[in-house]
Formats: sequence, structure tokens, C-alpha cells
Amino acid sequence: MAIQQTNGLSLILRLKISTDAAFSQVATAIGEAGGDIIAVDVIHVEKDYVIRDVTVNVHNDAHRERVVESLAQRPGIEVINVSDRTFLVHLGGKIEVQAKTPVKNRDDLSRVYTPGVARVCQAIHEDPSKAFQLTIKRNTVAVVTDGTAVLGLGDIGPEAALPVMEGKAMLFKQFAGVDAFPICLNTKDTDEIVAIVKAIAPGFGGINLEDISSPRCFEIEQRLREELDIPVFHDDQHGTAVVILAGLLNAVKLVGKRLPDLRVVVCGIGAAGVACTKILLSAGVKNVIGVDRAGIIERDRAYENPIWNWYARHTNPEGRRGDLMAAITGADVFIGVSGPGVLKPEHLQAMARDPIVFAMANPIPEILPEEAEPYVRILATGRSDYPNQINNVLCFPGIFRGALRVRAREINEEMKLAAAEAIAACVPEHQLNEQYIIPSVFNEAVVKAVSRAVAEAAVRTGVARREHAVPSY
Ligand SMILES: NC(=O)C1=CN([C@@H]2O[C@H](COP(=O)(O)OP(=O)(O)OC[C@H]3O[C@@H](n4cnc5c(N)ncnc54)[C@H](O)[C@@H]3O)[C@@H](O)[C@H]2O)C=CC1
Ligand SMILES: CC(=O)C(=O)O
Ligand SMILES: [Mg+2]
Repeated sequence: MAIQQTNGLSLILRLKISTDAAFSQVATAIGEAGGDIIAVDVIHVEKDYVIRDVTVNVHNDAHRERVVESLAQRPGIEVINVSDRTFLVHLGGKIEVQAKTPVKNRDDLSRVYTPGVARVCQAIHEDPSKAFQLTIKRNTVAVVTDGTAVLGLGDIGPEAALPVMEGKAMLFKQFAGVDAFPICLNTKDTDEIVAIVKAIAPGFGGINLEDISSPRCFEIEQRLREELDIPVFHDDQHGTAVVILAGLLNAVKLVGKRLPDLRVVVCGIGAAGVACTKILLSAGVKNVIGVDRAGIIERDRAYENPIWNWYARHTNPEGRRGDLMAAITGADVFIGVSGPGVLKPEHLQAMARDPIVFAMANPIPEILPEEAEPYVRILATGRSDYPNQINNVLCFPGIFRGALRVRAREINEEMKLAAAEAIAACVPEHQLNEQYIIPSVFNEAVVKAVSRAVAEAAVRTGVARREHAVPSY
């Protein structure tokens, strides 16, 4: 399925407009084609023409062509260039490294660099834990991918994964002040990935694994967790699971149901689906049914994928078999972490009263909100252009902020549950409604609440190396 821009495209049209043609003709041409003018800038003026940049919102690629065509047909208007603002924001990448102190003279130079730096190196050599005090390690996270499960786009390779990893690094910094580095590996080999991450770990306070396909992601994370003494967190598993649980904790309040009574269908039993199932079971949900491409994960059946064997032992207590329809009939909740368009209105009509649907595949959800709305009580997607955005960005900045603050050795189950409860609590009960079950990504209270809850949970469970550092806000 092509990537649809359901929220439209924002274009900058560079136009050469003859002085014989009034700007009103530009506005009319764009308006007649259904484009929405957002801004107009004058770039250059000559005696017989003016160059203007006109920012226009359109629905999709075909609509863009209609707007450009409409302009090109007008005498005196020439379309010089059409740029997509999403591509413009990516030009040259989205992040950079900045120095904290200026180096203005030889004296500065001799402190930040040789010879002064050598004494600092020696101090760390004598006591490696000093790296947390004297280097960026206390605040750095490596965002590591092999490009094999990038959003829902699949195995598109390490270079193509870089814009997503840069985006994660940007969000780490903006929301939590964490310095994150995108690291895209040109290997899919599990042993090699483990060895590389171990080798680069000295420079980091945490490792955020991202968009590594299942089932390799489970082994990679498990081995790194065992072998490193800094948090290793596969965001697509645990970040997603935490935010789903947060959304569900609030959604059930609205429909008057309890977690232990729910029947939950999880579609897409990969990284996110497995972790989401695990966190729901730890939070008290008893009846989860997994569905993947070949249908329901059957109770106690043997699968080639080792994690599906675990899944088959811990889910589907009623022993259902068959396709998505067989799983979803009578279900209270559908959680989609699979791919675009999996869910049809007839599936929703077969659910129990007040269906809760989290259609979280990116960039195109399992069902588009316009199609689902008539049949559901509560709907959430992973996207920023609809209400109820359930996206792991609500979790990863705060969870790492909290873990780094207390120099946690790992991010454990208690820390994840604490994060989910903290996110859910950011929506006060009196504001809770069908369109607002999860706080906005831009709600500044979220990172503070999550980092505090996570730091406290780290101290409580004995994985913190700095107990006094729990934030007081
Ligand atoms: N909203 C959010 O915060 C997040 C959303 N996601 C989305 O969830 C999806 C899965 O991500 P990962 O678990 O990391 O990928 P993954 O590759 O580990 O797992 C995907 C699973 O979905 C299954 N699947 C694919 N198409 C299916 C279909 N038509 N019917 C049933 N099963 C199907 C695959 O067989 C696989 O088992 C992606 O679209 C991703 O963008 C993932 C993480 C966070
Ligand atoms: C949001 C995210 O991490 C994903 O779709 O993979
Ligand atoms: Mg991801």
C-alpha cells in the first residue's frame, strides 16, 4: 500500500510571476484546484517579474499535480520549483553535535584537549566509574538499528533507517535533554550486532535498540542485557508496550471494564506484539489472543519461532483457532502492531460492546480512523495527525531520563510498569474522554512524571547506582 498522507502534504511552490499577472490570479489558480494557501513570501523582485514562495497544503500527490497544473496553465505564471516541506526539514540531516564550552585560546585548548585532558583520562583509567562524572556517558544513548523493521516499512536497510533514528535522537534531546546518537549497522548477523554494541558501549549510558526485526531482536536484546551493565531497551518492544498499557489503563475506565475481565486481540506477533502481550499479562489481563499472518497463535502448538512457543503457552486460554475474525469475535480490545489495512469494519462489528481499538502500525494503521469511527467507542493510532496518539515517543525519552539519572544498570519490569502508570496518570480523570485517553507528546508533565517514577522504581528494585538522584519535582 502506498504511503497516504491523510493529513496532506505541505508544499513550497516557487513561482515566477510576470508583473502583468496579479497575485490574485495565483490565488485563484490554487483555490480552483482546491489548494490551501498558508503563506506567501517575496524572494526576488525585478522590473518585469517577481519570484514568490507560496506555501500550500494539498491532500496527496495527485492533488499536488492538480495545483501545479492549474498554476502552469495561467499566462504570466511559471512554476520554477515545487518542494515538499517534509523533505526540506531533512536536508543535511536533523541533528548536530554542539560543544558545551567554547575553545577561545590556548589555555582553553590545553584544558579541553591535550595536555590537560590526559589527567582526566588517567583518572578514568584508575576508576572507570568516573566516566559517568567526567564524560558524556552519563547522558548518552546509542539508538542502534540494522534497518530490518523500520516503522512498518520492513527491511529497507541501514541508510534508509537513518531518518527515523535521527528523529528518535531529536526527540530524546528535545523532550528529555538526552544526547542520543543514531547508529545504523550494515549487518543483520545477531552475533555481529551483539559484538558491535558491546564494543561501542563504553561511550554510552544506555542502548536503545530500534527497528530490528523479530525474532532476532529478542535474542539480541537478551544477550546485551546479560552482558552489559547499562540499560538495554528495545524501544519497539518495551516503549510501545508501556504506552499501550497506559492507554488501556485509561480506556477501560471509560468503558467500565476491568483488566482481568478483558478479552484482548493482539495482531502482529513481532517485537511490539510480544512485548505488549507480556506487559498486559503482568498488569493482570488474563485473556490475550495473538494473531499473525497465518492466523491465531494456537494454544500449546509448536512453532519454529521460539518466542511463538512461549506465546502459545501463555495466551489463548480458550484455545481458539482460525483467522482474525475467529479471534476478534466478542473481543473487548484490538491492538494492532502489524501492518496497514488488516482490520475491516466487519471485524469491528463482531467485537463486544464499546470496542477499544489501538491501530498502531506506522505509517499506515491497521484501519484508517475515518473507516473505524462508526464502529468503535475508543480509537487510537500511532500517528500525530489523529487524536489519541499511542506512540513510543511518550515513553523512551522519560524512561531513559529516569534510568540515566540514577545510573541504572538495567530497565526492569517494575520500571516499565511505573512508566505506564505515570503516563496514564498524566490524563486527569475529569478530563478523560474517548478522544483523550493518552497525554499529548507535547505535555511537559509526561517526561517529568515518567522519569521520576522510573528512577524511584530503579532505586526500589536495587538497580540504581545513584540512589540520591531521584528527581524531586
Ligand atoms: N505506534 C508505535 O509506537 C509503534 C508502532 N509500531 C508499528 O507496529 C508494527 C510492527 O512493528 P514491529 O513489532 O517492530 O515489527 P516486527 O517486524 O517485529 O513484527 C511485525 C509482525 O507483524 C506481523 N504482520 C505483518 N503484517 C501482518 C498482517 N497483515 N496480519 C497479521 N500479522 C502481520 C509480522 O508477521 C510480524 O510478526 C509496525 O507497523 C510499526 O510501525 C511499532 C512500534 C511502535
Ligand atoms: C514508532 C516506532 O518506533 C515504530 O513505528 O517503529
Ligand atoms: Mg520503531
